Amino acid sequence: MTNRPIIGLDDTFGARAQSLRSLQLRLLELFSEAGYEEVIPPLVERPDALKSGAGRFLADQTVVFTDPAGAGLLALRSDITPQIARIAATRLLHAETLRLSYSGPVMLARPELRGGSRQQWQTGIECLGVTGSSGDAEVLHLAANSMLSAGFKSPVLLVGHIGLLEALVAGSTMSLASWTSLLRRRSPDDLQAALEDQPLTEQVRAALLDLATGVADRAWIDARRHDFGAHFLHAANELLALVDEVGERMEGDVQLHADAAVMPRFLYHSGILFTGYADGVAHALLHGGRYDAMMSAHGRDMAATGFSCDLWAWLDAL
Ligand SMILES: N[C@@H](Cc1c[nH]c[nH+]1)C(=O)O
Repeated sequence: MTNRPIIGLDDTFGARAQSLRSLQLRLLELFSEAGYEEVIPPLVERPDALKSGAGRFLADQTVVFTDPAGAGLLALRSDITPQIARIAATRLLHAETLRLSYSGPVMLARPELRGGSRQQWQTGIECLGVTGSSGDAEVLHLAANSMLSAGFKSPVLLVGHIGLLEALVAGSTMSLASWTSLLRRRSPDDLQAALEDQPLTEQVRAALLDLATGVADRAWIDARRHDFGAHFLHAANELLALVDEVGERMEGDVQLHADAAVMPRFLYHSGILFTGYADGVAHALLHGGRYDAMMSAHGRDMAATGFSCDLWAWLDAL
């Protein structure tokens, strides 16, 4: 018998276990005060049930195994949002709007950060059936309040829109998934290399290079609104209007910025997307965005937006 730990998996006890529970309780209370009801989905899902929704985007990060009880292939969840989408689309049909929260372990097939953990304690909210910008605004406020209530200083929310990148790379021969993983690396050299054999205009190349460099703020977006077609214009307008609306009402020491270089963690986002940072923490503390298209893929046309964070990463950063 070997007692060696499995790479990226660890036990937790003592003060750290207690800290996780109290942080979890604090966030679930915050969500409940905002009208969000807790949902506890199972640890495993059918991969084929997820495929119609997010499965194809989560495939690299999901551990799949054969059920000894004979239910076929099962997938260990790597993200709770697609489970909430499934539940909202197939079980909670009575309500037109749903405000749902969750907090539980997920397992990634590979660590996201070099040398990092493969287990996350994913905690978050999903706001379903609230159309227009008010769902996004509500979720952004709750994301900021979550960081403040956990004790992070000077939270910053960077808000992007997947439509901007979709419009820029529409003429390319590379998939959107390849573009997002390339741009997440923030390496202008890697981007230059990838651009070599792409049939893209000089203007698009320059814009992509700005995204790889991380220079794509509000002024950048505003100056290019009309340069890349109707899809880009629509995404830019939606993004800037939301940032103006929410920014004006943000309370406390929270900053909100438009940033076209924000990339999704998983590719199911179909509109606004955002990441949250705080003073003194180098990596993103939360991710979120709109995923109406995943709801349609699950068979229910419904506006959907939310955010999630990893409580283990939060404890490490606090
Ligand atoms: N679950 C997503 C974030 C999210 C929640 N709701 C919508 N998006 C992630 O972890 O990247």
